[in-house]
Amino acid sequence: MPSSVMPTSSQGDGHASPPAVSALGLRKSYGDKTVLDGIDLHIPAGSVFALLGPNGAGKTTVVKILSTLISADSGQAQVAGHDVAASPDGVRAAIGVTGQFSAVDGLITGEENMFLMADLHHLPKSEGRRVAADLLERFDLTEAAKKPASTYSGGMKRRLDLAMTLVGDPRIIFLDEPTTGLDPRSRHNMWQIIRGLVSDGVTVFLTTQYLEEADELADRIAVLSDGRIAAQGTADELKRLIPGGHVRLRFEDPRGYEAAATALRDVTRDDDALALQLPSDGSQRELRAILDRLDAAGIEADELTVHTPDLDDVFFALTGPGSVPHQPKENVR
Ligand SMILES: Nc1ncnc2c1ncn2[C@@H]1O[C@H](COP(=O)(O)OP(=O)(O)OP(=O)(O)O)[C@@H](O)[C@H]1O
Repeated sequence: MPSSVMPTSSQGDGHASPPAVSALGLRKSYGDKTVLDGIDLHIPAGSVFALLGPNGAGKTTVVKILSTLISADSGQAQVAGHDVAASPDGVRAAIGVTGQFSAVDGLITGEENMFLMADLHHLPKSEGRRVAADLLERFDLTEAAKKPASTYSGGMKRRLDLAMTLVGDPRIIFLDEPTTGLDPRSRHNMWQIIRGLVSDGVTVFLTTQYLEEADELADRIAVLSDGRIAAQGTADELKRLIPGGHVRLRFEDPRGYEAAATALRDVTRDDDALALQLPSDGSQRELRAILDRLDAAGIEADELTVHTPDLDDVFFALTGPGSVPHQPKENVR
């Protein structure tokens, strides 16, 4: 397909700008195992996109195809305006990739790793030194710069990996599970770094198994399941996709429990816990209606909890056993 047919994003002035990443019908199999079964993507420049999926869903395979490390069996993909199959060098010049296949060499120091990167990008020596020093400073690695990278903590290695990627000043960065295995503090630190990149105008494509991470960082999220995108949209759009909001009322007294079960409509009983569950959007109006009905029947619940759907619900509904069928993307756009 010629590039002009690929989808584009429309900016405020009415001019279409090419998306940072677009893909149509990407497929990939290993032997008789289908890993990707027709993936479409459209990621506007300057945004954060999260590809969310459980272990083995195919996230890394998507990143490898888009970063030209492997080729798809069929389908089209363009990154930074370059076709991944026809112009892999153009793609490589525009992107940075960090993650599971880290470029950090543990035998040399953090600084030497940075210099090596500067050489790879053919930066003049003095500029390479300046860029390396700036980035090491930015990622809080100046103090450790002269120590072998093998002595770095997991969080420091990730930061060094990202700093090395930034030597080439990429406009699009692929972060493959950037915080897997990091402690909560290092994870938050990495999130701050990613937000900083985005405010510099970089497009971020991240893969993650963490719903919270996608919710925190991404403008748009795609849920990958069984080699297909089960749904995509903003976190809020995805949350609206599935029902799951409910109010739970718990009782100490079995008589109160039975009376409430009779007084309220649409309840699901949990006789062991003496708890009733009612579908609800958690709004003040719906809560008031439930409480009014209990008041009218002279019943008081011992505990009331409101559960609004979160990304966990979406994720498990879409990727778990017995998950709902794949949604057409238009439903959530
Ligand atoms: N070179 C390969 N040969 C055979 N099978 C492969 C190869 N690479 C990946 N696979 C299989 O493809 C599937 C998807 O792998 P991929 O690494 O893309 O998943 P992922 O979503 O990134 O998972 P994880 O979160 O575990 O990294 C897995 O079942 C994996 O075993």
